[in-house]
Amino acid sequence: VKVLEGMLNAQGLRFGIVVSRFNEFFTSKLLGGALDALHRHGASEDDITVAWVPGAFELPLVSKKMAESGKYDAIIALGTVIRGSTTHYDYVCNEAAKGIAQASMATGVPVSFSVVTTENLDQAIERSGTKAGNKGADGAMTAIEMANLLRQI
Ligand SMILES: O=c1[nH]c(NC[C@H](O)[C@H](O)[C@H](O)CO)c([N+](=O)[O-])c(=O)[nH]1
Repeated sequence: VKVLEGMLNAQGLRFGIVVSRFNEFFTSKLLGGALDALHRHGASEDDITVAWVPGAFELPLVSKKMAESGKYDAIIALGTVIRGSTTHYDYVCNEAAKGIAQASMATGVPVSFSVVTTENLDQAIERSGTKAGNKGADGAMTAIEMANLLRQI
C-alpha cells in the first residue's frame, strides 16, 4: 500500500498570505499566528508574501491572482466575519468560502480557508489566539501539509 501524506516541513516552500483589513483587530492576530507557524516550521522570511485586501469578500480574487502567478506553493486566506455586526453576513461568508475554493480548484494551488466566521465577538476572540487556538496558525499548517502532499502526486 502506498500512502501519500504531507509532512509539516515548510523549508523551501513559498507562501502567499491574503489578509483582510475589515475586523483588523482580529485579522492581525490571525496573520501573526500564520507567520509564527510558518517560521517555526522552517519557512524562510523571504519566501512569504503578505497581501492586504479591504474585506473577506475580496479574499478570493487576490488568492486566485497569487495562485495563478506560479510564485507560490500555497496560499493562506485570512479574514474575520462576525454576524453580530454584519448585515450581509451570509453573503460575505458564502462568497468568501466559495471563491477561495474556486481559486484553489482553478489553479491547482492549495488555498487554505482561514476565515473566522462567528456569531459574536467572544467567539472571534476565542479563535484568534485564545482558548480555541489561532485559526491563522491552523491555516498555515494546512498550507504546509497540502503543499508537501501535492508535490508527491
Ligand atoms: O471581512 C469582512 N468584511 C465585511 N464586509 C466587507 C466586505 O468583505 C467587502 O469588503 C465589501 O462588501 C466591499 O466589497 C464584514 N461585514 O460586512 O461586517 C465583515 O464582518 N468581515
